[in-house]
Amino acid sequence: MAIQAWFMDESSEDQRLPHRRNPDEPVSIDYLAELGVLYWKLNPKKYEDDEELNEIRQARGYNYMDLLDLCPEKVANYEEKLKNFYTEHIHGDEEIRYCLEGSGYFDVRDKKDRWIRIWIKPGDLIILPAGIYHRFTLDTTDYIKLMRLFIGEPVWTAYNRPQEEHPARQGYVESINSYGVAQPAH
Ligand SMILES: CSCCC(=O)C(=O)O
Ligand SMILES: [Fe+2]
Repeated sequence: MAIQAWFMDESSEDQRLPHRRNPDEPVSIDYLAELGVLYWKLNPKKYEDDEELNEIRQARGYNYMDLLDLCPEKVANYEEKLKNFYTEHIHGDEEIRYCLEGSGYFDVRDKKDRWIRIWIKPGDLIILPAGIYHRFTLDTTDYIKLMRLFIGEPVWTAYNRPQEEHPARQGYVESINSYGVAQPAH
């Protein structure tokens, strides 16, 4: 099963609900790629010794790795963290997350500032580019275990919107606007 993503509805109901539009408006992996969002499907049972994962880490320089078990017992300031995750923000670097157990939603803004909801399940590895506006929420199953990857010493600092002057934001906007120009359609 490929990754599932869709344009969100406008309702302000519970953030853990799917928020699909009616009728559903799915978003393809190619559309996500145009926003700089990359995706791999791996075998989550093999994460401790996975050649494919090692190749991605090697190729992209992800020498840092840790695991985040998102449940109240294991995370300090759990409620506050969840609230911050769901506040629209950017980072100065890529955000790389690999889902090992459970599930959740990464929401990203498209070029027209619409929310796209990406449903992350075990085996899904996604990379959000530096400077993309995004947020995260658990879904109704209320649990996720994630691997976090990074190049060098991790910096998790979130810069809440608006951040139009932030260099990462400016670099990102430039990169998505030049995409169609640099790579002719085929
Ligand atoms: C739970 S990981 C995803 C949340 C997020 O956007 C972040 O950590 O910056
Ligand atoms: Fe983030």
